Amino acid sequence: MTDCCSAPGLMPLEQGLEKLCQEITTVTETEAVILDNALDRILAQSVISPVNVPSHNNSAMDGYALRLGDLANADTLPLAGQSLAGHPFQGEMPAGHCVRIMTGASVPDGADTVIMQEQVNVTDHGIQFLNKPNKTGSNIRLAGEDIPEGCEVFTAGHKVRAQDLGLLASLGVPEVNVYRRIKVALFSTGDELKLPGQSLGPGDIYDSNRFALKAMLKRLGADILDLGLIADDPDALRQAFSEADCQADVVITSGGVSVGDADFVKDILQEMGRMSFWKLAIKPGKPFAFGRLPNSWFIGLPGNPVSATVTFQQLATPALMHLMGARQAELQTIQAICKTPLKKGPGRREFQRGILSTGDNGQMEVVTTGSQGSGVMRSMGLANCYIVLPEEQGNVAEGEQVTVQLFNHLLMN
Ligand SMILES: Nc1nc2c(c(=O)[nH]1)N[C@H]1C(S)=C(S)[C@@H](COP(=O)(O)OP(=O)(O)OC[C@H]3O[C@@H](n4cnc5c(N)ncnc54)[C@H](O)[C@@H]3O)O[C@H]1N2
Ligand code: MOO
Repeated sequence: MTDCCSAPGLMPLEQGLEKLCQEITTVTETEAVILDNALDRILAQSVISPVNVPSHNNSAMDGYALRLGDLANADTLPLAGQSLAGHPFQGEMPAGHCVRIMTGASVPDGADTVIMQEQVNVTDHGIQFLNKPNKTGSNIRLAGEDIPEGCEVFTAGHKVRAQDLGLLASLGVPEVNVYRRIKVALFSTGDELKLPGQSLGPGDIYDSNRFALKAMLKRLGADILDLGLIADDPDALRQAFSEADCQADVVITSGGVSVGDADFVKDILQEMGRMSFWKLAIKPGKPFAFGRLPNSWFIGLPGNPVSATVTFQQLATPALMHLMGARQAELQTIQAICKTPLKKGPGRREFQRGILSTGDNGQMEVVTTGSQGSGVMRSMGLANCYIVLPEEQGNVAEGEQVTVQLFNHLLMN
């Protein structure tokens, strides 16, 4: 089955994204959190290094610290002592001497070079240096050469990752200022929906959208208010809208945004608030709706499971990131050779599900997952990427180059 498509009256995806980010304003409340609680939070302030990293000139090798000039007239220098990590050599290194030094230990005052121990002989008279480096500074890591004190390490809007926690700790920073978490209320609409585990009556199906959506919201770092399944009944929907609106920053629904007789979501949005836009030139996901309720933003995702997932990733995710204060990550795409022909009519931008791999010649190749109906959730299960086909594109022949968005850039890995 093919979905009908018509570009007239449909808003381009970029325009929809622009409107979302124009209308939604970033939360203002911030809080300080200790590093153990900072993973995946969004920095509300830039982080300036309070220290030099490394904090002191230190050795990159186990070996001997010396003044290189002392090797001009001698190849053996007596040992003046040692410098271990955490136990520096005290005082200035005497002229014409060397100091035993370990990786990470402070370079003694006076020393300008470290020679690794594999390049010396230990003799009764001192350390004999077999190779002379031709310039000073070898094997010395200078204070501040990685991060100088006062340098901006992260800017506001950065999402804290595991490696960032290591870096923050290396600066001695115990806590960071982050935006407060956002709260998203979620419900599925539809009389036909049942919970996994329940038995299906005639015409019933399982609610799959809420499970995929909750998982993606969790990955985004949102607090979730799950209001479950709501019937296609205006009063039940009104009640769910009110309950969600008074508790959350954003209300997300799936289903009931098209033109069917039981599609009440847009009517209730307009009754309680206002609709900003509806219907985009994308496939799947055309009937995506966005608006404002008295207290919260409203995002209405189409009911078809693939449409709900695609619109969550392409529209709701950037909108929620903007609300949380996160800097928009540049969407990374890859060019690949399409190894299977694809059906496509001009009009809407399509997000077809594909499987990307590296071909024998090292070139990226992509194949379709098969049937691209917006109810075919298996197409998402098999896929590791979207094949993104531009609005004006028609059918794609085998061997043509296409643009691919990898799922692991979309919080789906
Ligand atoms: N005359 C027209 N009909 C339709 C149009 C159109 O432009 N004119 N658009 C089609 C497109 S595109 C989509 S997408 C769907 C979206 O419709 P709704 O958002 O109103 O969604 P429903 O009608 O409620 O459901 C559609 C489909 O998805 C199943 N569904 C719904 N919720 C869930 C859920 N939580 N988990 C799993 N599956 C769900 C539902 O049973 C339906 O099969 O409208 C087209 N129609
Ligand atoms: O174009 Mo609708 O979103 O089937 O999928």
